[in-house]
Amino acid sequence: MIKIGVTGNIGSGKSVVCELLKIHGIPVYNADKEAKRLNDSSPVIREKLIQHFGKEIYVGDKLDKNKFAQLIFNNPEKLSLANSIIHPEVAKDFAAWVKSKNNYPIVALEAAILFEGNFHHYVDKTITVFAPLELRIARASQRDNVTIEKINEREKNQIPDEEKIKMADFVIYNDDKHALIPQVSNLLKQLDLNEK
Ligand SMILES: CC(C)(COP(=O)(O)OP(=O)(O)OC[C@H]1O[C@@H](n2cnc3c(N)ncnc32)[C@H](O)[C@@H]1O)[C@@H](O)C(=O)NCCC(=O)NCCS
Ligand SMILES: Nc1ncnc2c1ncn2[C@@H]1O[C@H](COP(=O)(O)OP(=O)(O)OP(=O)(O)O)[C@@H](O)[C@H]1O
Repeated sequence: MIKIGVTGNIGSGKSVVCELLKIHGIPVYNADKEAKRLNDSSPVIREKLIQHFGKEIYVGDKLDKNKFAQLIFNNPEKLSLANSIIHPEVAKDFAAWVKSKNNYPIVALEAAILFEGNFHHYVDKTITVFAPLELRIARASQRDNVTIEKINEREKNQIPDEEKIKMADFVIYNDDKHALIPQVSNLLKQLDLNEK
């Protein structure tokens, strides 16, 4: 089995590329989504987050995402504390998910913070989806209907694009100048050839 990590900064098009991978029959684990599920469902995460951030960040069983985001995205120490609590549980959950997909030749991990959270150690090949900052901001603000400030709050906690391009095994250009589908198909052909 080949495990591929798909990353890219906010609005780069990770989810669109991962939809194309799914069309090729590749199961995709979305770290953002699963982390939020675990924030609400994992007793380990809940206990540690309450211990360090106070019980008011949970409303009933649910983490108050907006309150928690405000606490961590503008405070590097709190962000790294939150990551140190959540990421190990996500890594365990991903490992269990991979085991459940052992009949697939390729699986994918979609994570905006693949490199920032050291999740690239859990995959064999990495893909950075690249789009210019202004295009990413336009896409994300249109999609999420949020202010540019809110997007920048997250952007500043993510490794710059040019770094992520250097760190990845493959780059997919989602800049409205390169068609996505041929890039994804060619990449999968290369993976297949590498595997032989
Ligand atoms: C703080 C939380 C609850 C905010 O949830 P919300 O739905 O409001 O997310 P929001 O749409 O505001 O932000 C999404 C953007 O922030 C990015 N982001 C999320 N966590 C982080 C992080 N730790 N560092 C940098 N960027 C992050 C996402 O990748 C995405 O690009 C959530 O992002 C979270 O739990 N983050 C910490 C856990 C984590 O690192 N998850 C990412 C993959 S494991
Ligand atoms: N090539 C494209 N053409 C048109 N719209 C696009 C393209 N790529 C992405 N988009 C749109 O831009 C927005 C951001 O794309 P996507 O959600 O895939 O980014 P992402 O990297 O997953 O972002 P995030 O890290 O915020 O989850 C989405 O609304 C998506 O439909």
